[in-house]
Parts: sequence; C-alpha cells; structure tokens
Amino acid sequence: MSLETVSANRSHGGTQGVYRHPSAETGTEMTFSVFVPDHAPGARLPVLWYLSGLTCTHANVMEKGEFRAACAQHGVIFIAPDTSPRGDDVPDHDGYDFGKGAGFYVDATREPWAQHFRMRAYIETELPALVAQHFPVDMARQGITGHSMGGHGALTTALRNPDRFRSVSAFSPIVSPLHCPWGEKALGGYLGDDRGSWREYDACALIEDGARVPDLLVDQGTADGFLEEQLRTPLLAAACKKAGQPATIRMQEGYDHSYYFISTFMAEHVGWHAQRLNA
Ligand SMILES: N[C@@H](CCC(=O)N[C@@H](CS)C(=O)NCC(=O)O)C(=O)O
Repeated sequence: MSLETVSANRSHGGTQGVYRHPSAETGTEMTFSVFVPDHAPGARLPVLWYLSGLTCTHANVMEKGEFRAACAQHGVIFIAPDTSPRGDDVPDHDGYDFGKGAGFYVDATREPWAQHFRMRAYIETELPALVAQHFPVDMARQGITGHSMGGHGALTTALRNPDRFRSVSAFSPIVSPLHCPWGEKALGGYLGDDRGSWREYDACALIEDGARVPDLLVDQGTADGFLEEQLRTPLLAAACKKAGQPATIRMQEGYDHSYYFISTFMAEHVGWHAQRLNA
C-alpha cells in the first residue's frame, strides 16, 4: 500500500508528519497525521488514535491539541485521521454536520453516501493495516480517543473492538446519536430509518446491549454549548452505572467545546493511555 509524505517536521524530539494515500474503502485520497517520538532503532511503540470532531481534518488536533510533549515523554505514537472522504467526486450537504467533515465513523448504506462514506471500515481495517506497514507501531498496544463526533467514534470503535484497544477515552463525546439532533441527522442520512441498525454506532446502546471495555475516561466541559442538546453526557453516566461498566466521567467547570479545553486535558489523557499501553 503506497504512502506519500506531505510534510515532516521535527518537534518535541520526534517527527510530526502528514501523509496521503489512495483509500480502497473510501475510493478517494485520504490524509492523516502521525507523530512518532524518537525511539531506539528497531523499537515498536504503542499507538494512540485520535478521532476528530465535526468540520475537522487531520490538522486541527495536530495544530491545537498540544499532545506532542506528553507523547514524547511516554513514547506513544499519535495518529489523527481525517473525518470523511474528500474531493470533487464525493457528495456533500449544505450543513457542517453531515457529508464532508462529518463522516461519523460509520459505513453508510444509503445512496448517494454508501460508495465513499466508509469511515468505519477505513478506521477499523484499512488505515491500521497501512500504519502497521509504514510506522514503528506495536499493534498489540493500541488506545483510542477523540473529540465530540470523534469521541463518539472512539467510544463506539473501542466498544465494538475490545480485543484491539487496551484503552479508550474521549473529550466531550456525543454519547448517544439515537438521542440527539446531530446523531439523528447523520445516522438517518447514512443508514436510513431503521433505528435498530444505528445501535452499533451508539455508545450507550452498545453498553446496554452488552459491549464492555476495561474502563473509560471522559472529560466534558460544563460551559460547552452543545452539552445539553447534542452531547448528553448524563446518558453515558447512566448507561455505565446501570450496566456496571467502569467509567470515570469528569465534568470540568467552565470549559467549553473548543481546543482550549481539549489541550488542557490532553496530557492527562495521553498519560492515562500510556499507563495502560505500557503496562
Ligand atoms: N462549526 C460549528 C461547530 C463545529 C465544532 O464545534 N466543531 C468542533 C468539533 S465538534 C471542532 O473541533 N471544530 C474545529 C476547531 O475548533 O478547530 C458551529 O459553528 O456550530
């Protein structure tokens, strides 16, 4: 599988790179970013995947997430994929919350989205295989995190693949697409009206249906304008409590939905993952 280096910059004693490749899943070129800390020759490092939120590309967290110092300290590779297929051939939608920049980490089944919007298969299968081939990763030690739509992606991907991920966390995640306007629009559009088919893309429903992870960490700002209507953190707390799913869900006073919030708690999340990945 071919990979083109778009850029590579030395940073925090490592390399922050951006890479592009043709994706068989999305049928488009895809771009992602990878930070590789310096390491001993031949060493293979644990990996933390970061799934981004609505409107983002691989670049938002790379520029504003402030993860590199912690990743260098703990020897963790940090990978940030894009949030949707891109390009003139890819259908789009007027709103920022559906179509390009809003793939929701699902494999769409409805037209005209089904051909290109295959972000679940891309994240679960194609990109890990590509990364394993080109980077010094130890695929037995993977963790996943994300923000907002990407927090939903991290939680649902981990809950569906407990053997692949040793650790999962999220910043201000959408916890139940079945119960918020963003989720209803996206899953309705990509998957259709059969809400039963949405459950594998809903963290609360997955937990209700028996999926489990060893534990999870969530940070959510109390001044986040999306909290009440879209993110609905209390639903996750209730689902975890009812199911006996261990979870640390922290309401962070006065923080909003932005990268000012994410970057504040990023080092703690990297450390939390590193503890589990290096155990
Ligand atoms: N553009 C939307 C908000 C979208 C939004 O907040 N996106 C978050 C993820 S859900 C984000 O990370 N935006 C990019 C950034 O802050 O760099 C609005 O105006 O309401």
